[in-house]
Amino acid sequence: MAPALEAQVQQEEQSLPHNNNFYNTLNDATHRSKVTVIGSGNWGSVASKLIASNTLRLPSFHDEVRMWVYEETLPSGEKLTDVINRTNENVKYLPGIKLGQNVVADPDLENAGMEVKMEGPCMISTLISQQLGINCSVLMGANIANEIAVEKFSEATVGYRNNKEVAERWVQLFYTPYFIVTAAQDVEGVELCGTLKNVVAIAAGFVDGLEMGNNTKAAIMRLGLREMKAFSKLLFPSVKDSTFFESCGVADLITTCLGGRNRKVAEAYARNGGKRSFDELEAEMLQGQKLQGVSTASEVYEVLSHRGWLELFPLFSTVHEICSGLLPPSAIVEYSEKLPRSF
Ligand SMILES: NC(=O)C1=CN([C@@H]2O[C@H](COP(=O)(O)OP(=O)(O)OC[C@H]3O[C@@H](n4cnc5c(N)ncnc54)[C@H](O)[C@@H]3O)[C@@H](O)[C@H]2O)C=CC1
Ligand SMILES: O=C(CO)COP(=O)(O)O
Repeated sequence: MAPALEAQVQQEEQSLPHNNNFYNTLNDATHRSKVTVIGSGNWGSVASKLIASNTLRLPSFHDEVRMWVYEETLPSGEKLTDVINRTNENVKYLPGIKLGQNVVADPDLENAGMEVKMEGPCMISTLISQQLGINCSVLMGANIANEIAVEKFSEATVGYRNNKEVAERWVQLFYTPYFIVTAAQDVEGVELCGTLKNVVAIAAGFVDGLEMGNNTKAAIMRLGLREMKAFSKLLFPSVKDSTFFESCGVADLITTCLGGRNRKVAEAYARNGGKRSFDELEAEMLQGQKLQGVSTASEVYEVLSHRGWLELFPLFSTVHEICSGLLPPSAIVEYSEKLPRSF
């Protein structure tokens, strides 16, 4: 399943030489965690900013935060990495925001592969744990990156598997007075909330494009939340109901359906009657930023088809059928007759 979140953060323990000048001021510690942020788009850049403000003050972390950049050449002919390191700004994906002098952009990290299995989503946290042999938590929440970048108040959820201490370290790393992070012991539930809400946001965008109004949009959000919960619990019975009431659940769903990029591009798709493709609209409207909802809807559809669950999830399946041109955008409000009575 495509990543929806993306606290793409990797942590590695490092033994430091006691005589290393750089760390002399932190001379009582022999082990400090070094933080690398994998990804430097809109959210990856904000995550780096948040973390970098905390590593400077927390003695158990190295000051420096490395941020992996998928390298590209800007219209000026300069490499994005060079510009970030010179200006301390991600001029393409988060212009106007200083990341912190201790953020170092680096293009040389090994790429990771992602996989979808038809019988069920292969969770990114599981892949990372398996491939790197590390304990992986996830961070999701009502987090439009540009709003956090300018330090407007928001909340987020760290989903962790079984080690509360690990979760507390993630909370420490991200927590600021304007970014309140709480931990939930439900890694799959938190991750699936962050992923699936993108599909619902596409549906919300269709509703906006069709000018159906707020009641319809609220209905789509409620029905979407219901499918998010049912899908997550069918795949992972351990998923907790309470997770859907955390920031990663209903709050992320609301903000993404109101102010996210998936909503925005889906609105344009519906306004154009489905005549311009999502790829074309994404390129035109997002200037290099990427949508998750369309590909996630396709991956969810594969799982639903394979498991024989299409009829149980009319919203998810209708979103994919609209995105792939099988149905017109207006089908989003015509599917309700297909709704199952209960989950
Ligand atoms: N932007 C936001 O407000 C939020 C985003 N997220 C999630 O964060 C994740 C990353 O999104 P953003 O940071 O917004 O990215 P973005 O959409 O701003 O930028 C796309 C990123 O993908 C990179 N990229 C493009 N092609 C690539 C390739 N072939 N291989 C590797 N990298 C490539 C680009 O260099 C850029 O860093 C997504 O899953 C998104 O749903 C989560 C919360 C908030
Ligand atoms: O995930 C998000 C907010 O939490 C951002 O959503 P968009 O990718 O639709 O902008």
